[in-house]
Amino acid sequence: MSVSPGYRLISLAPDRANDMLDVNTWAFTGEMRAEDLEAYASEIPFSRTRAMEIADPTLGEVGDLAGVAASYTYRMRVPGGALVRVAGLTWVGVHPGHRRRGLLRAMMGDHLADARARGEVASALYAAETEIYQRFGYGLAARQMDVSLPRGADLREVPGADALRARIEDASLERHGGILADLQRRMERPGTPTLDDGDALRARFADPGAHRRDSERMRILTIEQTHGTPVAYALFRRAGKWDDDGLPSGTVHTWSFGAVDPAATRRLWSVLLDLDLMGTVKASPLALDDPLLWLLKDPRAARARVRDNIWLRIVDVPAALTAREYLCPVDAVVSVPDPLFQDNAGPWRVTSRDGEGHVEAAPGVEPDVVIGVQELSAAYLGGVSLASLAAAGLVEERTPGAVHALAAAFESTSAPVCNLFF
Ligand SMILES: CC(=O)SCCNC(=O)CCNC(=O)[C@H](O)C(C)(C)COP(=O)(O)OP(=O)(O)OC[C@H]1O[C@@H](n2cnc3c(N)ncnc32)[C@H](O)[C@@H]1OP(=O)(O)O
Repeated sequence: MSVSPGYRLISLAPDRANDMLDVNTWAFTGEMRAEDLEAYASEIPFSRTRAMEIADPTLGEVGDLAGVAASYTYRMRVPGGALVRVAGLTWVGVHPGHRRRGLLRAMMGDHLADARARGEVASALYAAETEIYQRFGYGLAARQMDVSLPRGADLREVPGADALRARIEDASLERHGGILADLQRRMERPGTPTLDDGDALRARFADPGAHRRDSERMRILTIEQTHGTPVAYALFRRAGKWDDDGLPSGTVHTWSFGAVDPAATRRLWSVLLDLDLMGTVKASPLALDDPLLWLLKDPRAARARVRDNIWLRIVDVPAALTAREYLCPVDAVVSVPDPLFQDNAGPWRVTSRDGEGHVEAAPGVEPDVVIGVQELSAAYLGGVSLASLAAAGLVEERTPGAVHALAAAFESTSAPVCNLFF
């Protein structure tokens, strides 16, 4: 990996939080209010934060930061239930005065090599602009639905739901950190990240005023069984509003929620859909097959918008393919061209008889299918069919029928979604 001349890549220490936030304010535009600095700084994972420092006085003040990037460490659920280690890339920003000189490219090379060295099988991110990261091998692995529902939308009954207790409180790391970590660990949908890491968990509860806009501070709804075991949560805010006729028409926003069983799901939404003075509930991010869609008596009441959720980049192909399950028996030789990590290319023989994946190097064997690392990453969580990528000309079938067989094996019984934005 080469660093653009005149810059040096450094690890960033916590005492430079304000410098980092300054670069991000330049990159993302807007003003960072003095009273928000502490909250933003609490979100930065300093043990994994890198920056591009100016080293040449003709480019600016030597020692000033020109670009930054950081990552959290997660374990992410994959089809079949295994948890794989994933780096969650975030905070990427280059000062507009230093853009298009290769700073991002250098930081991406560093990030992906670092993730691999740490034993993470993939890097995941939310893209500010979707074209940026595909050149580095990221594929769109999950899409999400954001729905807008009228207050009081009727839900079908689920036995046991009404007996569950609901608590509504200010969200706090001390009081709710353990509950979130526990629930994220128990949720089974592919794409769900755990919050075992302290940095990633702390970032959930940072609540800078700028995030609120016209809404209240961050609240949390937790659903628990009568003996106190948590079974669901939603982080949310309400924005109060009165319309011209004096009628209350506030909005509830939820941006992170999860439940471990059907009764918990039903109870969670029955509370969120019935908050006083609200007219609308904006729920995000739903998986494309989220159970809320089936609970609604009037599914048309949900006005939905679909957009990209997480982008994934596998950095260790054999480890990734071994970790997930295969829905039907498969025996195929796959080659995975990867411009950054040549040893990902294989060819790999992927076999599974009982759901469990076996992957072994097959040097010299003609591949049945050629799948670039971007497409393999897109298909990995089971949210994108390899057959649909082949139909778009993005997967090359060398043995007739091989794509169909692989695509069937790569399916997932539930659509992936990452329920935590980072
Ligand atoms: C995971 C996250 O944190 S998402 C947040 C990303 N940050 C932002 O969007 C903030 C605003 N933008 C920026 O800070 C910068 O413009 C960045 C980080 C997007 C790009 O940084 P730069 O240092 O200018 O990128 P760099 O010069 O390394 O470009 C690398 C390649 O990406 C391309 N590229 C960079 N930005 C974009 C973009 N916004 N859209 C499309 N392509 C882009 C470049 O053209 C270049 O292409 P090539 O080398 O294949 O010809």
